[in-house]
This record gives sequence, structure tokens and C-alpha cells, in this order.
Amino acid sequence: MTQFNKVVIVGLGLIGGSLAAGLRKRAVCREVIGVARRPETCLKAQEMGVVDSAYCSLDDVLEQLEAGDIIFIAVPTLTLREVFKALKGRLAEGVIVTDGASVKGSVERDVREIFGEFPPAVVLGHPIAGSEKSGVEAAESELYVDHRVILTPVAENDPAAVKAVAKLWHAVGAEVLEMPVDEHDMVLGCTSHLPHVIAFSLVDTLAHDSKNENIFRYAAGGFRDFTRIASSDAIMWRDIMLANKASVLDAIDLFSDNLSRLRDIISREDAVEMTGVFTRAKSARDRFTNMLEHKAYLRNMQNSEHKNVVYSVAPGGSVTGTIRVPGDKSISHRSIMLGSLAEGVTRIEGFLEGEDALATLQAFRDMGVVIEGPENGAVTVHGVGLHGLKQPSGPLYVGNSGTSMRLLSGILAGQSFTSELTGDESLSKRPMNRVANPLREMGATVETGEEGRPPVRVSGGSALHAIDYVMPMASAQVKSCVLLAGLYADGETKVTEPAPTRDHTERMLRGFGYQVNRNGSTISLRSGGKLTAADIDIPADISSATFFMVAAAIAPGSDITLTHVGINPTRIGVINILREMGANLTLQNEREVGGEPVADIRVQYAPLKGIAIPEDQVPLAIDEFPALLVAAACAEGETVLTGAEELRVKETDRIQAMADGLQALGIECSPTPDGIRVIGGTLTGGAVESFHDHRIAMSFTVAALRASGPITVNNCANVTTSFPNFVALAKTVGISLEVNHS
Ligand SMILES: O=C(O)C1=C[C@@H](OP(=O)(O)O)[C@@H](O)[C@H](O)C1
Ligand SMILES: C=C(OP(=O)(O)O)C(=O)O
Repeated sequence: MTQFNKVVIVGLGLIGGSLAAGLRKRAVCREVIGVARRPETCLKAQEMGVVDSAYCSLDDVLEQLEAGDIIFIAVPTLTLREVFKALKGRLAEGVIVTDGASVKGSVERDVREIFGEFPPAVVLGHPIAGSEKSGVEAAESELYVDHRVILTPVAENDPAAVKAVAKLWHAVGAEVLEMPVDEHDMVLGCTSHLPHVIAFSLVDTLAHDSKNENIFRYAAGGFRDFTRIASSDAIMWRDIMLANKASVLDAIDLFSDNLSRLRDIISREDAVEMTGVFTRAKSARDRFTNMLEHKAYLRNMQNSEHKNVVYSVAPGGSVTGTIRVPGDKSISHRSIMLGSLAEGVTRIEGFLEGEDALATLQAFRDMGVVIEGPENGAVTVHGVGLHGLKQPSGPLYVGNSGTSMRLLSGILAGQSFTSELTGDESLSKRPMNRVANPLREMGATVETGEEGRPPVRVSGGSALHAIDYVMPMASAQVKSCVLLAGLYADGETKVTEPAPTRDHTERMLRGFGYQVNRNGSTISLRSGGKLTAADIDIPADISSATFFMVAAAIAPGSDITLTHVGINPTRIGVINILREMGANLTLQNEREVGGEPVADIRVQYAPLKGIAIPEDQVPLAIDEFPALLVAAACAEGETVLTGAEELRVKETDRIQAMADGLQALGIECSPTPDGIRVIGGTLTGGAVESFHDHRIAMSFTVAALRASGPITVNNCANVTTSFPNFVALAKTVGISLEVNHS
């Protein structure tokens, strides 16, 4: 479909030639006209079919143009001036001009100088694409697909012209974003220009060496990968460095400082510091690789930020086998936190490599802690002591994880530096005053977003004093936050819980040699002690095991064993509730591992009956209710849950989300402010929404075992926060599950 009249491409190199080729291939212009200095280039471009026509001079083209036509200038950065001079005073009203230069500040200055003002129809831009190849021969019609183009509009720009240029780039498959000129030059100075400086300089350094023959002959992967961009067009890059001098110099200085620091680390043979630099870099690069890989399958997705991972589950079947689910999320978080604050090296086994626990790990790396791994659940934390954390260079982003944000708030309140915690869309809606308020009572300066939501900003250097805190809700996160702040508070910090909640923080503190007292429902500790590193063996997460426990409990013919599961008394509500509903559940091989009780849990199918869930079990099974409500839907009679208002402030409102989903599957249920009534019945198939909540997604997946038709669950991407290999394990035990992206 023709969207544009004439598009003129000035400069038929890789960048200009590829845009011309892309436009022609998609037949979106009435005419694509090329302009190149050399007649051979014009001829070649025409032969290749990259342009409809080509001219050696702009003069032959300008008169043909009218309002709405676009000129794209793709000549070396410092040659742009000449083109602007040629255009001055000769453009028909409404002709739009844009460019593709890698530096924008110098081009903006040139435009202002040459035109005497900034013409509203000149829109500066920069496609982030290219390769070390150059010339029209390298032109490629798909070069811009899924690549970014940065437009840098200025105040004088006509918004319609900016829109037209964005449309041009969209037409060849690019993603368009806008940025101020300065920011563009700073970002590109670091991400593109600096790497080119380093590659050119490294190859030049080695080329001068008399042994270079040998060096080049034997230089395999590393040298080749690293220096690919030193084959880029020398003149073009010379011009880029000259045009973006200030930003490039800043980037070189930053890099030189870091390089001399690394030199010093190597000369001192400081293995820990070196591990720190390399592990930080590796994890950053791995995340970047993931991002890039994502792009491949995002190609067909409308909105890359909200990709919809859909689980399609076939109905019926049973689950059998013996499996080990990943490590406990709560303990994984705490192992990184306390390991970092300890003195000495903590070796962790069984660490959960899910997004939530990884967010905590990254936060401590960002605060200067050297952490090796994770590799197959093994992590080594080089503790820095209670006062050894360093100020992070920006906000600590903890994704979807409430536990990270609330526990970190307590630790950060005790630091001398100011810090900020941010999270994803779901976490940004969750209440943080429950930790901000007690921390303020202790003397911390804590700011939150509107209505006590994230971000949480904790000012450094406050002198904390101990408080005697009576928690208004049964929350292990709040308890842990106050106790962790108590490590830094003058006096004895006391927390009283209205009902028992998970006690992993207390257990692990004791495991690290810190005295923690319990008197009835009050837990207390004094500051002034120290944590001593200890090895941690993290058991499998009972909250993850729950999905398979419920699966076996509802699907006739099932017999499943979940090994090495943590059965801490403050976590076994799910076992007690399922047993009361009539489940056939046995604990085998009970033992203690690193201060936490562990067992293998075997569940064989037996018919379930509805019950009134005892309120004292609610905090002990708080994360298990989405799955338990599926069990309730498959039980005979009515199940009533009360005293569970906390479920409304998890990753989503879990009462409403379960009610919506169960109703969509034909189950009668009615939510109440603090719980839900579910009448057991027959599950039909259907489509349900997980609201981006991992536990809702996994619960409806196992529900399919008892459904009469297939179930599709929408927005399951967040399953990776707590259970990265859920899909694989579900398939192993017999659930017919398919993952699609829509
Ligand atoms: O302390 C913890 O590790 C957790 C405590 C619970 O939250 P609350 O403290 O909000 O009940 C639980 O829901 C969460 O998954 C993990
Ligand atoms: C509530 C949960 O986690 P968090 O509060 O850490 O986000 C959960 O995992 O169910």
C-alpha cells in the first residue's frame, strides 16, 4: 500500500541503501530516489533494484519534490553540512528532511548555523543498526526490522513532521523512540562510540607489536569476537568521534578509571574483588543476551512489554512420579541478605534461580557484594559485614518481589547511604506503609509513592532506635523487616505477631550466630552483634510443591512424591488443610537440614470434602490458597475460607482472581472481604486470567486435571518468579501442557 509519495535517499551506503531497499521491497512509496556522488554507485543501486531512479546531484531532484515528500540524509556525519547547504532555500513548503547520523548534537548545531534557525520540518534521527560492512552492496531490505530508531525532536519541530518520519521507519519494521539530543549523544557515546574506540585501539596496539604476526595467527575466539567492529569504516568513525567529542571523552575517562582499578586488582592479586568485577559483568551481559534473544520471538508481538504467555492444558489425566521442586523462595532471599551482611564466605546450595530471588541477588551485587553463581543452585556470597554495603549507583529494582522490597527496606534503613527501591507494575500497587510506618517509628526517614505504594526511598544516616512493635497483621515480611532494621537500632527491638508466621529470618539469624529470643508471640534481638558466615542448604519450596500436592489430591489415579521439601512448622498449613479435607498425604524420611526440617511428601489420590478452613492455619498457608481453592472446587460440599484478607494484597487480589477463574470454569463461589465460599462441583474447560500472578497461573494449570474441557490460562510469564521449571516438571508428571505466546 502506498503510504508515501517520493522518498529521496541522499547517500547510498549501507544505511541509506538499506532504507531504500526496505521501502521498495514493501512498496510503500510511489518513488524511491537515490542520490550518490559517484555515478558507479547510482548505477549499482539501480541495478540492484534498491532505488527506482538515482542521480549524482541533489539539484536534479529538489525541483520534483512537493509537500509530504521526505529526504533522508545518510552521509558521513561531517558531510551533512554540505547537504544542508545545498538544501537551504530550495525546499518546497512541507518537504520533510531527516537524517541518520550517529551523533545528534553536532548535526543540530549545523542545522541552526546553516539555516539561521531550526526549520520545523527537519527531524533529526538515528537508526541503531548497521554492521562493519559498508557501501550499497551491503544494503539489506530487512536491516531495520526489530531495530530501534531514535528520533531527537527539538522544540521547533512540527509534530506532524516527526510523525511522518516515525511512520517511514515503522514501514520498514523498525521500533521508533524519542530522546533529547544530549541524552542521545551521551547514551551512544557509551554504548557505541566507546566500544569502537576500544576495538580500534586494541587492534592498533597489537598491530604495532613486533610479534603481531603470531598474535594475529593464534588469536582465536576472544580476539575475533571482541574486535569485529575494528573493521568498520575508518573515516566514518573518525567523524563520529570528532562530532561527539565531549561525550566520547567522558566515556573514555570512565572506562580508563575502571580499567586502572582492574589493573590494580590484578596486580594486588585480589581474587575476591576480581570475582566481583567479572561476576557483575557476566550477569549484566547474560541479562542483555536474554533481552536480545527475547527480541527474536517478540517479532510478531504487538506489545513487547506485555507479552502474553498462554498455558493451554488438556483436560483429565493424573500425576505420578518422584520430583524435586526448586529451592524455597523465602529462604533463598534471606540466604543472600544474611550472607551479604555476614563476615566471611557463605556457600549456598539449592538456591532458587527464579526472578524474585535473583532480584535480591542483583540488589546486593548492586551494593558491592561479590556473589558467585548461581550455577545449578550453588551460590557463594562474600559477606561484607553489617556495615560493608556500598551505595548503589541507581535505584534497586526488585521486579515482582514483595519480599525483596520489604526486607530490603529494613536493611537499608540501617545504612549510611540513601537508596531507592522500585518494582514492576504489580509490585508498584502493593502496600509498603506496613514497613515504612514501623521503620519511621524507629527513626528512619522513609518516603513512599502515593498511598504508601512503591517506590520506597530510604534516607541514609538515620540513627535508629529499638521499638516494641505489635504487628497489625500476621506478616513475616513486616516482622523480618523490623528485625533486620533492629540489627542497626540502639536497644532491644521487639516484634509481636498476632499469629505465627514463617520464621526463616529468626532461624537463619541464629544459624549465623546471632542471638534472637522468642517469648510467646514476641521475637526480639539487640544490635551490636555480628553475623558469621555459614553454609546453607535450601530445601525445596513447599509453596511450589503445593501445586503437585493439589494435583495428586484431585486427580484420580495419582501418586506423587515430592522430595526434600521444607516442612517448617510455620509453613505446613497446606499439609494440615489438605489432610483435613481427606487427602492421602504422608511424610517420609523426615530430617533436619541446616536448621530447617525437611521431608519427602507423598500424595495419593483420595476423594476430598469441603471444610471450614481453621483461621489459625491461614498465615501458615498464605501462599497456598490459590491452589487450595482449586482443591476446594474439586471437593464434595462447601469450603469456607475466612481471615484471609491478606490475600487481597498479594501479586494480585488473589481472592477475586480465584473467584473470577473458578466461576469461568463453572464453579459456584462467592468472595467475601476476608475470604471466599466455594461449592465443590464439576470444572468445565474455558479461558481464565492469571492477572500476571504466578500462583494463580499454576493453580489453574493443575485444575485442568479435573476439568471436562481444555483450560487456557493467560499471562503466565511471571511463573518464572518463583518456579522457573514448572512447565517441564508439570509435563514430567503427566500434565499435558503447551506453552504459546500470543
Ligand atoms: O517473608 C516471606 O518470605 C514471605 C511472607 C509472606 O508474605 P507476608 O509477610 O506479606 O504475609 C508470603 O506471602 C510471601 O510469599 C513470602
Ligand atoms: C506473595 C508472594 O511473594 P512476594 O510477597 O514476595 O511478592 C508469593 O510468592 O506468593
